[in-house]
Amino acid sequence: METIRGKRLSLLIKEEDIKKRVKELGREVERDFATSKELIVVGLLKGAFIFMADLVREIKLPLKIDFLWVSSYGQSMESSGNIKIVKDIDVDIEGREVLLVDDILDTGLTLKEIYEFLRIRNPSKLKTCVLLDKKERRKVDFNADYVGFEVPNLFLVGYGLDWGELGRNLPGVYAVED
Ligand SMILES: O=P(O)(O)OC[C@H]1O[C@H](OP(=O)(O)OP(=O)(O)O)[C@H](O)[C@@H]1O
Ligand SMILES: Nc1nc2[nH]cnc2c(=O)[nH]1
Repeated sequence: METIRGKRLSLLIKEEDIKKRVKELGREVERDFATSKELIVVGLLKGAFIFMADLVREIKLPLKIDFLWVSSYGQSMESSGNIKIVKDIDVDIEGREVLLVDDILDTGLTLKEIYEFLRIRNPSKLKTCVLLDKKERRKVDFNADYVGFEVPNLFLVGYGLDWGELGRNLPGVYAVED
């Protein structure tokens, strides 16, 4: 039984199921970006680092990677919708085809703001991919183009997602039990 700080974790998505779904997402991205000469894959740190590492290895197209480090002000389990860019991407995306990758879409506040932050730089194509979508929590009108799994309204850890910075290294996705 996995625990973090004495709280029990219950397995929601097994490592093998993530692996299978990431492969499928890779095929979907390949199909939609088939004519791309050089795809730019942008991950949001920190949460996206594991998903992005697995996803890019399933996209058999010429691509470059970059990361945008964003943090939301405040330490609660809830996104505050007050986003700070800790580190911008280094690559110029004007006229380029871009795939924005994150671990989870929850209220939508983070991805909606970052999508707009990149869109105004005029990429020729900008799509979004998330492993997890907690649809019922959405506060703004935003959906990703590629979604791994729709998940219930539970606080999740593992596969890049943290609870107070712990748990990112768990190979599956777990719900923190009450
Ligand atoms: O849809 P939202 O409600 O905005 O929530 C989603 C965001 O929250 C998490 O990031 P977090 O701020 O926990 O930082 P992290 O990436 O370092 O884990 C996650 O990685 C998403 O970026
Ligand atoms: N770790 C973690 N971060 C989140 N950010 C938004 N939703 C979640 C969640 O369920 N778990």
